[in-house]
Amino acid sequence: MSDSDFIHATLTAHLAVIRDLATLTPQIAQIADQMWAGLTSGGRIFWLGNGGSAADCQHLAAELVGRFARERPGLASIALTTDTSILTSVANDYGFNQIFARQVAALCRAGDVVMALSTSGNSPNVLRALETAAQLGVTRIGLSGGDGGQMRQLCDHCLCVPATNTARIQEAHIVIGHLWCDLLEQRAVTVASEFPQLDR
Ligand SMILES: O=C(CO)[C@@H](O)[C@H](O)[C@H](O)[C@H](O)COP(=O)(O)O
Ligand SMILES: [Zn+2]
Repeated sequence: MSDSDFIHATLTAHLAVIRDLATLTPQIAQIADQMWAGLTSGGRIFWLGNGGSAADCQHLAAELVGRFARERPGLASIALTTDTSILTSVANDYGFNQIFARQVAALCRAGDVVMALSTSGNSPNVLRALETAAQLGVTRIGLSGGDGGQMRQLCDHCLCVPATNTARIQEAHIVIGHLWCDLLEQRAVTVASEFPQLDR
């Protein structure tokens, strides 16, 4: 296959996955409602995932704490993928599978929301974090692909992009993540004055 053919085939596959996200519209909206409910009751939104998904986690937490496109109060959100001292010490002392679970145990409380990003749904460190979150009564949202892997049964709500290629799934994840940021921001702009807990 020539480079041009490869590029065309990849872009065609990407567009097909993004087009099919329309089938997930009710679920995307429902999860935005769950995130908003957590924020307006004083909870925080935590993000975790590996590799490209780790980058998505810090990207999306930054959109919520800072801004997406419009002025509004900062929204409480923390990426559990960014503190190299925590990540290396926990991995070194307890094992890599504990890097998120240990942070969830230390930081998350009932009323918080954990957003777990895993294209396979089978990364052990993500699964351990969801198990810990369940013990704490934390709302667990999964963002995955295919059938959601083992993560599906550990989440309150697992959104599965209808694709199997890791890169295509990740590309859809950031579209969905931006939709959540936009939807939360619209709520925050409109009704923030009713929720002083948004403006700590
Ligand atoms: O970004 C990519 C591939 O596009 C990779 O870094 C990818 O995120 C890593 O292989 C991850 O370890 C995959 O983990 P997961 O999505 O299956 O949980
Ligand atoms: Zn990647």
